[in-house]
Amino acid sequence: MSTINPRESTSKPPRWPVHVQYCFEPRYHSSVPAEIRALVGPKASASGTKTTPFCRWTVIRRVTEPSHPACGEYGLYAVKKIPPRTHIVDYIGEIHCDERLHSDYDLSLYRTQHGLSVGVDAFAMGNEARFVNDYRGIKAKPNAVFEERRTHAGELRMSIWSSNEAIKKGEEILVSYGKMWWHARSVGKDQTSEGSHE
Ligand SMILES: C[S@@+](CC[C@H](N)C(=O)[O-])C[C@H]1O[C@@H](n2cnc3c(N)ncnc32)[C@H](O)[C@@H]1O
Repeated sequence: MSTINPRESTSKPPRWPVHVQYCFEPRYHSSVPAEIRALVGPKASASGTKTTPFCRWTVIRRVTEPSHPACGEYGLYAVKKIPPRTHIVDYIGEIHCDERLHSDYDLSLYRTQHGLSVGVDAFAMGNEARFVNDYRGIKAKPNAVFEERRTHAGELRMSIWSSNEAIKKGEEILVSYGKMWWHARSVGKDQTSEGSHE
């Protein structure tokens, strides 16, 4: 069972939703086999080392522009200028190996040679990164990218980095979720509408 960081119960960024648990560190779901945890998790020898702080680059804001495809939802914005190629925030959530077909906050972290997928699902628990929107319908291209990294403790993380250009103060941070992410949703919608005619 994962231990609770004492900061997690009280410290949350402004506008954090009440139904979502704020986490500084990933949690490991019971569906993650020990051998996978050994590959992606922190090394036991590194326990007790420092935890990830709040993201100093971003603020969560409600999207209010009517032309924005996620108007009424939230997005992640730069609180100050972010230089090119800067680590902004890690995508924190629940590390899992089971199916999360209905989560819009599930990101792929790792795939084994045998085809087992490891995901990070921030639907019920996560950090600021769960609010990053996709660039489609908003800007011509993303200004940030997902890239993996290892922490000082050796834990595999999917992180958000600024791309080759600086992100201006107040600008929305936008990534690409990838064509597969959108394809999976359009297929899901088609099946739902087909089902509704039955
Ligand atoms: C990971 S969440 C991003 C945060 C979300 N906007 C929120 O307030 O919780 C993914 C969801 O954001 C919305 N979204 C993100 N990018 C979008 C885009 N380019 N067009 C339409 N909806 C988008 C969709 O509702 C999607 O299911």
